[in-house]
Amino acid sequence: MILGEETGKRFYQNEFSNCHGYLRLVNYTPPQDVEKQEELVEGLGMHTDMSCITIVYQDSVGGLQMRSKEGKWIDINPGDDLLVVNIGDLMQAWSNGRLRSSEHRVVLRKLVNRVSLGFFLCFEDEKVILAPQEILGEGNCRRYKSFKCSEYLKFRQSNEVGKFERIGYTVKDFAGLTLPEHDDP
Ligand SMILES: O=C(O)CCC(=O)C(=O)O
Ligand SMILES: [Fe+2]
Repeated sequence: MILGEETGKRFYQNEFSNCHGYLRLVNYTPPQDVEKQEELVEGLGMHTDMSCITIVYQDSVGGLQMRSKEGKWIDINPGDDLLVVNIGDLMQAWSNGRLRSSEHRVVLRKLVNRVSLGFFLCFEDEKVILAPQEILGEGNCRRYKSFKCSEYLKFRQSNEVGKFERIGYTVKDFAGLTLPEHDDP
């Protein structure tokens, strides 16, 4: 793992022991007339998850796509024994951007119902997120200011109404610090 093998053990007690998780079961009804649609039908528009990590099971219909760093959509094919593990926004900020919150979406290509089950592991609402010095590494700039978890959730909820398909409401928009130009990857 990018952060090092021992990281989990070292930080679990102080940072992650009060995390909570929730499950979301989503039933996507089929698009009306998928053949006639010129545009791709999005069951769930591009977004990042507001979690530390998310574990997703999708049924055999498929449709989950991840966006690569270059902006290319990649199909994540389903499989009976496959779970998808996503990094979420809270982990991106906590890791000072060393772990990237994945941009993903769900496209509907078939005229059948689709079901997915997601498990979202999140920091407690009151937690103030700030990358520990050890994660930051010596000489590296801090890329995120500290913020209370619940404040970010509120920011996302108020900005997402009617604009779910738009990116621009990420943790970087909320808490990202402007770095000297040569430092911004
Ligand atoms: O339905 C899926 O496969 C993914 C769902 C998802 O991304 C979400 O609920 O945040
Ligand atoms: Fe998601």
